[in-house]
Amino acid sequence: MKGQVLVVDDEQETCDLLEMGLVRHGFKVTTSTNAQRALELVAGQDFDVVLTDLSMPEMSGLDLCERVLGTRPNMPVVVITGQGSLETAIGAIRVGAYDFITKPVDPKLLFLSVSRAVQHRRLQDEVKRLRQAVAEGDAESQIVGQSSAMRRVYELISRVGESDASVLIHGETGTGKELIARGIHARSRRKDGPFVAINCAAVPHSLLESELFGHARGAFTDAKAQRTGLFVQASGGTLFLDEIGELPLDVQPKLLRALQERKVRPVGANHEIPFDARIVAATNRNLEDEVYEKRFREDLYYRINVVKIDVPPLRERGGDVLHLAQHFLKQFAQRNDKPTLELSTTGAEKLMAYNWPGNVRELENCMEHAVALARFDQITVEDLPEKIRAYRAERFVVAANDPTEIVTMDELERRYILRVLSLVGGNKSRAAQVLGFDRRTLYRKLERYGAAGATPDKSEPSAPPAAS
Ligand SMILES: Nc1ncnc2c1ncn2[C@@H]1O[C@H](COP(=O)(O)OP(=O)(O)OP(=O)(O)O)[C@@H](O)[C@H]1O
Repeated sequence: MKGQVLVVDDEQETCDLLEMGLVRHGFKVTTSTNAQRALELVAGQDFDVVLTDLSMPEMSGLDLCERVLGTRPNMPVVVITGQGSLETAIGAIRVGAYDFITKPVDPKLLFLSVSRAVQHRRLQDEVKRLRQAVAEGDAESQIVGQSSAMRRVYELISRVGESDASVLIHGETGTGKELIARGIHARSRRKDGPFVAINCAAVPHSLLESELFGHARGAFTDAKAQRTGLFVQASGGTLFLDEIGELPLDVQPKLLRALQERKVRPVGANHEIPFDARIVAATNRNLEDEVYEKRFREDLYYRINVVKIDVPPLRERGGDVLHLAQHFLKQFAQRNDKPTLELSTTGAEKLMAYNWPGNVRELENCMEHAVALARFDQITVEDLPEKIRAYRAERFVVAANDPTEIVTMDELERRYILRVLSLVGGNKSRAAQVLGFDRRTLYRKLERYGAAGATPDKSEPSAPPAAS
């Protein structure tokens, strides 16, 4: 089939004639003698071309063309005009018609014009598809991993990419939060704008405000010239606030104000500057706990946490460990202009057994270390750091009282939670942190296991209220 054409003419006879001519050339044709009905058809179906007569009683072909393009900007419209009426032909092109043909309609010209329009449409679609594929490739090709835990993250990246909503990325250190923030930027309409990152924990407290908001000349002793803050620098793009949980309490209201007003006041200035940056923040802390402990403002928390992405720790990503290991081996080989080394089976087993407290960053360092030490064309156990070679999975410790005992996963979890709780002296916040749960999840689990009061912790108030 050559393409789907919608023919619009108030005379049924003309519709039939045009349909016959087009069907003979392999097009699929729908006809309408009513322009309003034609618009409804266009709204519900993706035609390759609309072919319309110019003069119709209830709506002119030009009006129809304009309205079709209003809803379907990529749909080519070919207008059939009266003979010799150059002005109307120009008018048709002006309102965005793809082509015009004059009456009486020459079947050959009709076929040529409609074929070109269909081809144009298909090319447009192909370009769009390729652009999208390139954008997706760029954003995700660097993020390695196919585990279901990571696939959920990719889905969120692509869903939030399209909006301007603030995103909070939560995950342990080294899980790839910055990479994900870059992925969100690359998938957004702001991708051609700047990606500006600041690590809130790394900038000295005294300089943080001036970094974020800028300062006026002479605002403080060293301020010899005025400085544009990162909010304004990130305009048109994305501002990545890494380790937002470390933001000092006195800077938090200023940040909140900036986010609410979409304006910043540089330090020492008496004017405000608008900015247009999308905010993506990251933290390895449990901000709900921080809010509960009054170390993080609740209003700021809700402002930055419109969408939350929880990045799974590496130990929960199964075979991704090996995909990532291969990825880093390839990367280091390329960097050092060497052939890529393979992982030996025993080496791979050791990597899979380790619990990766430093997550992907730790694995990256480990592979760099291994490449530097490798003597053969394989990475063997001997090339891995001592802590990985010596690691014994702790999960056996829980049921170790009786090595022959087999317990359910629920029971194993119950024992493990209680064990962690006792190791941290009954402090539920700390236990939740170690276990990688939020406090409410821990309370829920303890209740489920009938162990809510097992290790009473009088110093702690009850669980924090649900966050939206
Ligand atoms: N899924 C992944 N695929 C490929 N490389 C990754 C992946 N995740 C992380 N990395 C790499 O691991 C390193 C650490 O990642 P990144 O800095 O994004 O982590 P982070 O969570 O922001 O760390 P921190 O909490 O310490 O700020 C980087 O070199 C990054 O390129």
